[in-house]
Amino acid sequence: MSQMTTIARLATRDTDFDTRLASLLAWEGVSDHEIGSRVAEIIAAVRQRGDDAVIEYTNRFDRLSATAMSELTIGAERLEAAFANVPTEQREALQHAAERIRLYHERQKPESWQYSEPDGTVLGQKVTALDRVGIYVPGGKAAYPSSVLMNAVPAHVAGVREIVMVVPTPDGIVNELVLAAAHLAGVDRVFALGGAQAVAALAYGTQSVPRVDKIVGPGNIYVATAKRAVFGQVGIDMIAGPSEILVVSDGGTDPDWLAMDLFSQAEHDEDAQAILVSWDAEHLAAVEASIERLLPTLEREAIVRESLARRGALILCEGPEQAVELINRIAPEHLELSVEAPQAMAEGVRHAGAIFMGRYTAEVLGDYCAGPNHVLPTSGTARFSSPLGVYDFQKRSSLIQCSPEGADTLGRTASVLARGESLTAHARSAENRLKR
Ligand SMILES: NC(=O)c1ccc[n+]([C@@H]2O[C@H](COP(=O)([O-])OP(=O)(O)OC[C@H]3O[C@@H](n4cnc5c(N)ncnc54)[C@H](O)[C@@H]3O)[C@@H](O)[C@H]2O)c1
Ligand SMILES: N[C@H](CO)Cc1c[nH]c[nH+]1
Ligand SMILES: [Zn+2]
Repeated sequence: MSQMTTIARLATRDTDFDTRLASLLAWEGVSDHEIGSRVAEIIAAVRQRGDDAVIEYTNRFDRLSATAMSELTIGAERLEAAFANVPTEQREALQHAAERIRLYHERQKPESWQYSEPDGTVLGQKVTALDRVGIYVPGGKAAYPSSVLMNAVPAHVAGVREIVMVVPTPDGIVNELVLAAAHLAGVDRVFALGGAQAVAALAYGTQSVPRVDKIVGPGNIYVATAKRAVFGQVGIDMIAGPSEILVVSDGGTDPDWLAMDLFSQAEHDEDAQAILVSWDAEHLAAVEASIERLLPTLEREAIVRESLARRGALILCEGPEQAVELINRIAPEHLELSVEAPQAMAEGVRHAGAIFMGRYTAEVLGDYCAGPNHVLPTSGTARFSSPLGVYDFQKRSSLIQCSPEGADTLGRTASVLARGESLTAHARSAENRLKR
């Protein structure tokens, strides 16, 4: 009797390959109309009724019974106590990861710059950190202390003045490691809120939650939809939705390792995506056998099974060149190049959030402690988005200071262009400063 397929098998030479791949990739986390209108309703209620609406939705979606925002506010002493009380091994792991993330992001810091022209005019660019940012730390199906570090450490490196964190506590369960990470990373304020109501509170402010300038961080479909909806009122980093991994293997990596690499992202969410591409048919069969054998050993077997069945695939391609074409078409969040010469293959990669090179570079090392950020563009948005970084917490202002000579040279050009636009006040403003 045939069971539901564990994971789809595709081959690029199949006539229906393009259609099947397109439907596997088709998940669009922020386009579902029903979710869109539910999120719009939540945002409107939070704008109108502030804390009361936030409390109501939090009680409903996170199964709490809070009566005041004070019950959903986590103070600095509580964070400090969590940090002091977590087991030493966990505290040291957090510290090790935080230090590596800090060192990596220090290298991203852009500097202000300026230059002088021969007539004395000075032009430049001034980099300024944002005043207040909101970081969304997901917490529905898993707790993410690592995401606290990945959001807050670069914000600190950028020089943000105030970091406000929101994290849901479903059923009232508070994750101590999340609080400890918030203390370590220097988060200023923490609210036990999640979903669209948390995003709306950060975007518009309520009696208790301060309005922020930008909201960053990953989350589920409600969070991603809400972030897109509030963009414009506040800045957002990107749409970082359910996790994805694309592994390319030349057949030389242990199939058990690859099966677990696929599971590692599939276990995040039923909507997560795990795909393996290889030009070695026997190897693909061996990985499939590993998947079947190892699945029952997983704690989160049910989530992984659903994710693999809905959105996973083992793809047989013609060779390395075609594998690179597939990578650029899929534009994955995480790309694992489990091949003998990963650097050469990486040269052809144009679209991927993060590239993990070689058989020993498991993607999960990037999730926790390699140093680069794990908040990455998903669902093909790596075509135009980058990993979360220091640059997301800063903005730039242009600097222009004209000498009298510069005002004369530039004023003549500006005057001609302004009159060409029939904007005569513009023209006269420039002409006032011309040398007579
Ligand atoms: N791209 C990245 O960098 C990255 C990093 C870590 C995690 N992730 C992803 O983030 C996601 C986290 O999702 P999660 O669900 O665990 O946590 P989450 O915090 O994103 O979502 C939980 C919240 O969703 C809201 N919600 C749940 N059901 C709802 C409903 N029916 N109506 C309205 N709101 C509802 C609730 O308010 C709840 O607090 C996963 O998909 C994971 O793969 C991505
Ligand atoms: N893989 C996630 C980003 O897609 C990040 C993460 C955190 N913890 C485990 N994994
Ligand atoms: Zn992960």
